[in-house]
Amino acid sequence: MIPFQFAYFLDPRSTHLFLLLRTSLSIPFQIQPFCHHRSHCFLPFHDPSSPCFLQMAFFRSVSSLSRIRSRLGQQPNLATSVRWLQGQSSSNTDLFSELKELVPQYQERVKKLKKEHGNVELGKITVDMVLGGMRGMTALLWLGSAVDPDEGIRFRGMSIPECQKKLPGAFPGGEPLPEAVLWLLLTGKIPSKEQVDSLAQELRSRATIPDYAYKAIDALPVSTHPMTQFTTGVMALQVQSEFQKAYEGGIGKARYWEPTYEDSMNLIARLPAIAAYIYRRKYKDGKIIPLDDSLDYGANYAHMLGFDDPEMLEFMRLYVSIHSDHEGGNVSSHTAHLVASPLSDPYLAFAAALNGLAGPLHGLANQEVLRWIRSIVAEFGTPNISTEQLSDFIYKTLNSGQVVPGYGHGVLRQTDPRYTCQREFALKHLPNDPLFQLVSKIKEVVPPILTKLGKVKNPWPNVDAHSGVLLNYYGLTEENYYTVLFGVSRSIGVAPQLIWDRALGMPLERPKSITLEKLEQLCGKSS
Ligand SMILES: CC(=O)SCCNC(=O)CCNC(=O)[C@H](O)C(C)(C)COP(=O)(O)OP(=O)(O)OC[C@H]1O[C@@H](n2cnc3c(N)ncnc32)[C@H](O)[C@@H]1OP(=O)(O)O
Ligand SMILES: O=C([O-])CC(=O)C(=O)O
Repeated sequence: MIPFQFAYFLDPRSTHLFLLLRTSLSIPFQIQPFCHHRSHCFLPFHDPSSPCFLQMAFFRSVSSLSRIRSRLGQQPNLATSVRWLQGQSSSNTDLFSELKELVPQYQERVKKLKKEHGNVELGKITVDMVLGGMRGMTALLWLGSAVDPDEGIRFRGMSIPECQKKLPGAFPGGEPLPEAVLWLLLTGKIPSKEQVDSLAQELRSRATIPDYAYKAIDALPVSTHPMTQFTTGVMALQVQSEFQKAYEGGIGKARYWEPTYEDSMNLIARLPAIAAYIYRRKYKDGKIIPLDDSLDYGANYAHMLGFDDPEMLEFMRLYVSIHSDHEGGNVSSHTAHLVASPLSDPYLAFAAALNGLAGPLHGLANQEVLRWIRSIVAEFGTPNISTEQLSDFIYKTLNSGQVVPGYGHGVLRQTDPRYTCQREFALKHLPNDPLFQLVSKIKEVVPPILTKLGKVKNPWPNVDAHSGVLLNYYGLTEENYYTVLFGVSRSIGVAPQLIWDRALGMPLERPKSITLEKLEQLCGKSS
């Protein structure tokens, strides 16, 4: 299909629909005659160059006037219509086809940047950065998302509330579907419900687990931490890597991204079943609950774990969506990108990412939060405690040399919007839950105490401060499992970047290090 963008103009008085087309971003939209009815189309619409083909594509992408109206309000005007449809610029319901059209455009942009602006400076590197975990050092290209210190995450420029408003949910007004987030992160475009449904179907069709992956997990003692079991399962899935096969078969560089896409989609599709098996094996009867063909990705994961309460299904959609991506520098995402850079396939890269996520200062913090909250309840015999009691407990934690889990961040300097949207979910569905109320109280008491320490750069809660009480409320009480949920979600952010890494020909990552002697010598010279 030739690349093109459409927009439409719905005349509110006559209710006539005009189709506008353009084949390049640099030319204005052209008004085309639009066939309202398929029977009015006399031109062959199988010919990609015929206007009728484009009209039919348009017809498929915006399935009904009522849908357009419900998206844009009763009286949409040209500007809002064009803006909306710019994000809807293709009728591809197949993600691979969509990506194939985008790859040359992105390759061109990167080539141009390198050629014309390769020497532009992005900042300076200080001793603090080298000794301080590279905070604030811009050194990675990451397409899917960016974290603003005050506003938090934006997925392809969209904040969480914007995603909640604009991305398709399982029902009108529902939380964004993880499939929609995946489509957005990979393509930069807001998918239609049809595109999301098609992707959900694609993921379900890829979700077959080879028996040896279960056996590899079974080889570990049941007592093994769920994250170790999870990494083992992912490594077992690697046996089927399409990238590895293609590389051994001599595939050329220009096509690396294609088997990377296959591996990434297979990986994303298969993770929930592997993850659910670990849960059922460790905490339940060990019986596998099969995938339900009528459910979307997030809901299916909950279902395979053994939870079918519609509210829990909806929470899982939100959970997976908001945990998917957090720009490129966080430990798990950066690890995946680094490990993939010598052309290790997505399974190898993602298993490494999970090992980083399993650290208590990163993803494991959600486990630590619920454990810490439970220890508060155990200490006082009730979650209903006074501010003074809570304050004493926080000081006890700090004085024993531990961090307050769920608070602080490497980039954020305000409350994490992922915390806020989980709080809003809880306020709607479980306002009277005693642990939720304790979490709310902790948010009042912890920040002033951390601020008083004088060294904590961000005293506010992060995503992990909230997720546990919601999961616990819906019956997923085994906190040691929580990071597995995070891991499944993170695949949706990491995998798109791995595909783009290969499509854009990103090189092997190899920064320069410095010895202590050399650092001292350089500092001596500059002072
Ligand atoms: C999904 C995620 O990964 S979100 C983060 C999840 N992790 C947690 O919630 C664990 C608790 N938080 C922390 O340990 C930290 O805030 C981190 C790891 C998230 C960020 O670390 P940094 O960027 O180094 O934070 P920062 O620059 O503010 O640290 C300065 C000092 O404050 C301390 N500090 C930071 N946060 C906390 C906290 N929540 N409780 C106690 N002390 C803290 C640090 O340990 C450090 O102390 P030190 O100088 O004695 O070593
Ligand atoms: O951004 C970070 O460093 C950690 C984090 O919140 C995430 O990975 O979700």
